[in-house]
Amino acid sequence: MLQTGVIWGLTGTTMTSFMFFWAMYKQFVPPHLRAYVERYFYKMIRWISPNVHIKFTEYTDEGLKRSQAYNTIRNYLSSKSTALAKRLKANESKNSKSLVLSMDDHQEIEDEFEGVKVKWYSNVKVTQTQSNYGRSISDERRYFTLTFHRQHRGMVIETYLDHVLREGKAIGLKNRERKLYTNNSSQDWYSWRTAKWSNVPFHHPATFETLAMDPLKKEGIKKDLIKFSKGEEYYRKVGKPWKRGYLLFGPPGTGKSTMIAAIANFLDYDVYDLELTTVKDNSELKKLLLDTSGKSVIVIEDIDCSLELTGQRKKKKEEDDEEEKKEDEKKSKREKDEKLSKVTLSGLLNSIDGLWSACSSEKIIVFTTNFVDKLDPALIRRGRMDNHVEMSYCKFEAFKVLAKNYLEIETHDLFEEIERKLEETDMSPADVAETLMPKSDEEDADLCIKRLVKTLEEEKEKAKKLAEEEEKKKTEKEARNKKKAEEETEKKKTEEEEKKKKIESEEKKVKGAEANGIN
Ligand SMILES: Nc1ncnc2c1ncn2[C@@H]1O[C@H](COP(=O)(O)OP(=O)(O)OP(=O)(O)O)[C@@H](O)[C@H]1O
Ligand SMILES: [Mg+2]
Repeated sequence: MLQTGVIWGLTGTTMTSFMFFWAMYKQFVPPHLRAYVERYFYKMIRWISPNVHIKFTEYTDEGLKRSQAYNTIRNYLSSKSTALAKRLKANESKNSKSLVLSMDDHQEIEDEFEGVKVKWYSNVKVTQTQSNYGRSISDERRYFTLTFHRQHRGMVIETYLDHVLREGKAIGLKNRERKLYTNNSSQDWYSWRTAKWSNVPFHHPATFETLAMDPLKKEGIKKDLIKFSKGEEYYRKVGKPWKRGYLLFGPPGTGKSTMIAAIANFLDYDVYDLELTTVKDNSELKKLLLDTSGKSVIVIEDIDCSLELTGQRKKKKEEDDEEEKKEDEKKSKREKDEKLSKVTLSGLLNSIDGLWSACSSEKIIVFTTNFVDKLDPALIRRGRMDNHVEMSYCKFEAFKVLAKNYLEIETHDLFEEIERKLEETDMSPADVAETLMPKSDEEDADLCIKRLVKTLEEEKEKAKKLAEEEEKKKTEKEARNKKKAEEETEKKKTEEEEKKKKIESEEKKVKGAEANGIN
């Protein structure tokens, strides 16, 4: 295909003649000769045309990574195209309150800088390939072409492009709406207009102020994040990719997911929620991670369920415990049914801190789990997961944050009692928050606090009963095991005795036969 930018500059009659020759060319020149013809055509154009063309593609590095320059130029051009382009694309803007118009495909606009005129073209090249399954796959590659007179080459390259990138970056930051991304199944990657990630605007209201946890721990995390976000120079100096790993662990409902939202809001980052079970293999994982932008939090929730990372430990447990063995069998059958991905532990480790991880920067990687002991130590060692944060059951300091958020109170007569009860009970912040939340307009803070005291008592009672039941089960199991061991010892003893008797009777027979022989 001839590029739009190349044809620019041809006027009226030349254009008509060109169209005529183009139609003849398509009809009579066989496809295998077109590559040669086009090569010489371009050479000729370059020779006679006074224009210089620069191409900016959407993807760089063999099509693996999105080009920052392309996005920045698109931002810059969107500010010009509203007034100048004939066909525009409309996208919803920040908070969906208005529309942002940008240049549609195959459009051109003119720009002027320090008295020099340049033209921009938006192009798209669609290629059709055959997949391994015989399906026809369309691949769209977009690019911009900048065209200007060769006498301005120096100025455009040295000054104008700098100006475009600077302005485009500023526009991008101003218009930036934070997004929550989720990965698409790789089967859809190559179909028409489907990207590796889908996104929706990210509007989670959680902040560190509303997060209930130990204030000292919270301050520590905030300081760590600030140091990281300002650390570009430092990371370069020490030779480390500019990224930081967080492992959030703790029982359900203790605020792990809420903490991720708070981190993203605190740093003003996007969130990439990576669903590992839909990633086919390690190479796809790499491609997905390369397609993420900087200033983002990459999240893998419930890492213990996403991958078979617990093999070794599981084997040991299986020997110990029959019931868990059955449970594991059920789980592995379910996983087989779900056609688990072939992402391996080493693939994941490579993607986090192998050579590939340095290809993009300013990223926070967060793993969450309910069972930290099940994870392979290699996965969570410092350097990979630099910061291990335990999200624990609700204690008094965390409760005070919830009381302030949910009921707008900072003191109450029952606070001391609640403090004592929280120490004796394991109740998650999610449960405390739910109990504190007024359920109707008639419910006031006093009523909600009293309800919490009552719930804490009930929880304590429940926990006591549960502990007793557990103890009973444990004793029964021990008794069963003891009985089984005794039965086995008894069985062994009987077998040995029978064996002994048999040998003795054999010996007796032999002796009898010998005696008969002598006689
Ligand atoms: N520490 C907390 N501070 C404030 N709110 C919390 C906290 N923990 C839980 N919540 C409340 O409980 C709800 C559930 O919490 P969240 O989803 O963050 O828990 P989680 O630890 O991710 O649980 P899971 O392990 O089941 O994924 C949240 O929407 C939030 O309202
Ligand atoms: Mg969660």
